[in-house]
Amino acid sequence: MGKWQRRACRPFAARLRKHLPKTILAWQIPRSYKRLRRNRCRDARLPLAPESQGLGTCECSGQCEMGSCLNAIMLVECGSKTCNFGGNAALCRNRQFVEAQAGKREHLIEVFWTGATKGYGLRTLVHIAKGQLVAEYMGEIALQSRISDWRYVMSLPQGLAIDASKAGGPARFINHSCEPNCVAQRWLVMGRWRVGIFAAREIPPSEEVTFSYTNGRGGSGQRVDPCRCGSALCTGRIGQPPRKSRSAREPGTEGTEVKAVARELLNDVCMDAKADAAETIHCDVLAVPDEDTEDETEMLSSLALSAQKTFLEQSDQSMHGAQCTEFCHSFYGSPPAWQHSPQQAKQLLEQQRIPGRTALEEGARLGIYLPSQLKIAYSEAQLLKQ
Ligand SMILES: C[S@@+](CC[C@H](N)C(=O)[O-])C[C@H]1O[C@@H](n2cnc3c(N)ncnc32)[C@H](O)[C@@H]1O
Repeated sequence: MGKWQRRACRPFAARLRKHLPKTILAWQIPRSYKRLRRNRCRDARLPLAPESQGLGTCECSGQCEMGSCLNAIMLVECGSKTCNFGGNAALCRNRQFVEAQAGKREHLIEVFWTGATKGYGLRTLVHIAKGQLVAEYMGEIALQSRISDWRYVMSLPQGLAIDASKAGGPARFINHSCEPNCVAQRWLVMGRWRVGIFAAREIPPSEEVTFSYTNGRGGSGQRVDPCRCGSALCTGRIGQPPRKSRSAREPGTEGTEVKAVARELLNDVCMDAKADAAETIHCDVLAVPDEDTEDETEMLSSLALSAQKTFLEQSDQSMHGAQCTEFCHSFYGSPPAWQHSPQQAKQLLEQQRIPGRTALEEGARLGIYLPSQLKIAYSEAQLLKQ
């Protein structure tokens, strides 16, 4: 066979590839996937979440608002039996998943080509308010043990996951950022877990929608890709918890810096613990080896939790209701040994709207994260530095 005949036999794509630069090109990423309107079962049925047992109705008056509805605060979407208004669309705003499913949120976002390094992404088309559901993370309900490619996967409890690699919604295109504008949260909708990508701050039109893959992704065999998010806080690897650089340290600023680091860590671990306990997505952050901060993270994690426990113990211990116990249980991840009044639980819940740094800072300002514990965290961090 002559040279020209051999060339003609070589597949066209192989010949073309030889002349292309070694970056991701639009056609190399399968943009095609089966568009779903709701999660569908592959290996398993999404079970009724145990947390849905015994949920009462919210106590909203006037109308259900996302910031004050007890259900919304506990990441539960109002349904006909759990809403004071029977889930009436005119009076209840806590119906974002149902609305999204009905296609009422599709005008908010679009898939776009970000560039050769990250491939496709998702961006806003309109202004999005903080706390708004940007898109639901939909896909096939699969057993985590059967997942080989974790790129398009969101973990769920009970060894399950939402796999959007072959079928899902536009949220599958959301890229990772070490300084994200959204947060992934696991909600209870009609007794089943669903994952939503919520705005963690106001997002102007045309901004890329991102969340941190440390929040919700899982899988021990997960590949660690280099991160190209471009943020100043970038860790360099996708799915690593963001941390502050400690290199450029000016003399005389150590105290402030250690304090900042302690606060940062405390906030991070609180956020993780809370993200976990407040029934958002299972978060693998503490399981990820994080070089020198690993010990500090563990230590501060227990400090943060004990700070909250002390706070609750010292507070009003009069009576408690099912909702309060439910809250403590979901918040701390184990049956609470301390109790407080439903009013206080409600107050606390109101202050914990979106698990995230802003909410935590607000919590710190309001005294939920005791300043004394922050001081301890600070001195412990200082000791670690010596
Ligand atoms: C869920 S997909 C996101 C959509 C993907 N960009 C696409 O075009 O299909 C996750 C993959 O996107 C890429 N990616 C996401 N965030 C990235 C980032 N910050 N830097 C580099 N690549 C990123 C990685 O290849 C990652 O495995």
